[in-house]
Amino acid sequence: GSEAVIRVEVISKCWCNFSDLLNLEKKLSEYKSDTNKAVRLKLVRFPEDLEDESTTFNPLYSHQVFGDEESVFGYRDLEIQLYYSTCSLATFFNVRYTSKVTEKYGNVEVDEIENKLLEYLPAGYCTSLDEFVVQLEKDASFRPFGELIHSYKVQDVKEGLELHYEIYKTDISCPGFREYHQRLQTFLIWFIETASFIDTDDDKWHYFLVFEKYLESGSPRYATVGYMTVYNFYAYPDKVRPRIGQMLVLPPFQGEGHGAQLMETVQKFYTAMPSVLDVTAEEPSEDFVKLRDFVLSKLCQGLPGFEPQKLAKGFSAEMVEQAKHTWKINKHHARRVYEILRLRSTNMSDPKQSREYRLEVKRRLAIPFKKNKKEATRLSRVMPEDWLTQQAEVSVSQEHEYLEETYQSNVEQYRRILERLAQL
Ligand SMILES: CC(=O)SCCNC(=O)CCNC(=O)[C@H](O)C(C)(C)COP(=O)(O)OP(=O)(O)OC[C@H]1O[C@@H](n2cnc3c(N)ncnc32)[C@H](O)[C@@H]1OP(=O)(O)O
Repeated sequence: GSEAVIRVEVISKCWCNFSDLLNLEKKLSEYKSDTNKAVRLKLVRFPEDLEDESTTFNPLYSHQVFGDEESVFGYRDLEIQLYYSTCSLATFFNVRYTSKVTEKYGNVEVDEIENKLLEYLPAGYCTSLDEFVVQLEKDASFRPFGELIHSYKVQDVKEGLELHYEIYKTDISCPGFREYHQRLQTFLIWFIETASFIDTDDDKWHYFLVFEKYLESGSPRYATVGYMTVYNFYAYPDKVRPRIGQMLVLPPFQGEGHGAQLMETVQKFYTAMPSVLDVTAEEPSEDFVKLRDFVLSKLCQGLPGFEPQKLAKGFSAEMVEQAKHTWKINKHHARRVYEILRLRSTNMSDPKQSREYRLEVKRRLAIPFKKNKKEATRLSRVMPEDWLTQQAEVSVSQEHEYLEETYQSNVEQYRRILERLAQL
């Protein structure tokens, strides 16, 4: 009898603790915010944009600032407002919430948002909207930095407008640019997974800036669209090898062709410099590679070495030479261009042509395996015989699977590039 009573008491106590825990967890979760949603960015042209939800955009990543979970604890209905004036990028920073945790829950601490953001935000941001609106008016006198190297127009079919864009090349010594760049680079942390800030004291960095030029009460304004940084590496004996460090088109302008314009302009800029060997990139992302494939294929498709009859005969020294000398494109990138352009001139419904194309791409994909095989043969001299047989069996099936999958995904990417080329 008494044992049963004790058991009921224990169970009900546990149940109470369990439901308390559930309640606590629910309460805590209300105070947990996904920082990719809580951070709210804006490029402000007019004071009305401040109230207009449709001009808000959110980060893709926030792990650099808020940790791998991309969340903060301690606030209900959290909004981290980071607004920039569209031209000079004068910044407004404000944290809003309906309530904040005041009690302590074990060792869970309230995240101090301003502290976390402080190392990324340059000094001089506003914390009052009135002050920000005053700063916004100063955009009227903002002018781009450096020299104009390219301009282009884009038709806005929806609005029935023709929009004008300009690309400038500058360096850190240009008055006012250092401070502007400090504001601009804050966007990197939200849109490039592994972004880091560059050392602007190093004068080997070049900066390329894209602006939309528009008229406001009859005078020109320059809205910031995107940018690229390029580091000029020394190459023996008297050459340079520019390497693209960072590229960003601000989200409201993405998918409108600015990335392609910027990349082509930069490639042409360095092509005109006799000391340049080739242009490369640091840790290119998937979207970056897609863009580069398109731009380089566009540039090379007019070269005689890439004519369809020559493409059918295989990757040649002539292609490497022409890509390098005409457009400062290295061998690795020229090879991708060759595969893309050869796909265009291959009849993939013809079994013989399609087989040749597949084998050609797979031969390139198999190069790392050949290197591994050489290494395994070397090891076999010291390892037991069955080890080698086992390795070979596993690696042959893995190799085939890998080659087929990679081949298919390459062809898919190449088709997308060809669709874009067809739209030119
Ligand atoms: C080395 C490094 O820096 S790696 C890091 C690269 N940077 C990033 O990843 C940061 C985040 N992303 C970005 O900044 C941009 O998306 C970039 C730089 C990758 C590309 O810039 P964008 O201006 O968007 O490029 P662009 O507009 O030329 O092309 C993007 C897509 O828009 C499409 N597009 C371009 N113009 C139009 C148009 N008028 N109508 C419809 N679609 C269009 C293109 O076809 C392309 O689509 P696809 O990839 O499916 O073929």
